[in-house]
Amino acid sequence: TRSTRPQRLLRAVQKKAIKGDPQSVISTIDYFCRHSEWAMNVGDEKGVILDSVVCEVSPSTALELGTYCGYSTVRIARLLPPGTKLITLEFNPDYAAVARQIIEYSGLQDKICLVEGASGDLIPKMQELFGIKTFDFVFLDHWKDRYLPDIKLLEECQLLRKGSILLADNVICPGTPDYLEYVRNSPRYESKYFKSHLEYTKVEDGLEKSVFLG
Ligand SMILES: O=C(NCCCCc1cc2cnccc2s1)c1cc(-c2ccc(F)cc2)cc(O)c1O
Ligand SMILES: [Mg+2]
Repeated sequence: TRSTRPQRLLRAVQKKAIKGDPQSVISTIDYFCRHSEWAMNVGDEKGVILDSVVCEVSPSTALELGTYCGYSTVRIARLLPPGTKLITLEFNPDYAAVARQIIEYSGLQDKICLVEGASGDLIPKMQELFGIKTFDFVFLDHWKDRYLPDIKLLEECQLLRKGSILLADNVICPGTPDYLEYVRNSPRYESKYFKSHLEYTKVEDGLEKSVFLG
């Protein structure tokens, strides 16, 4: 049967990127998605905003919801100080299998823990599975209708602390209206919108950065 898009993206990385060099893995994926096949990575334009927030927070504990092929996983992990852990959740086993290989190719596997499953099932198990008390940083990039229920779940499970930073992709396209309304109007969050474009296109999209106030 025909290969899948993630498999073709992995093949491009294995062929063109330098093993152990996260930046070359990132650049190879961006080139492939611009010139061969579009794919739903956060991309280079929004990726620069993601980088700046990760550097500013310099998290000890980080959670990514939605791994896909591991592009943003590698982007985040390459900026984390030694000894920190990025936990990334992926629902689709085929995507997870490709992401594991891309993460390994980048050489960042020791900083990353990829878990397969649904966020609604896994978030309540974070303490028991990983001994995590709270997350300093959460990157939301999974089902757009799960952003709001999942931050409420993070609050209920006491996985956020005063100052925890949430960064959400695609708040305009495909859009997460209920999430935006909540974080922009809740007294428990201080929110800021970073205008950008849908990965590899001229369509408007952006990232919403929200600080949990406790
Ligand atoms: O759907 C998107 N991402 C989510 C797919 C991941 C599903 C998961 C659910 C789940 C549940 N629990 C744990 C882990 C996970 S992973 C997505 C889509 C577009 C897009 C697509 C077409 C288009 F025309 C315009 C934009 C752009 C983007 O940047 C995206 O991120
Ligand atoms: Mg996205």
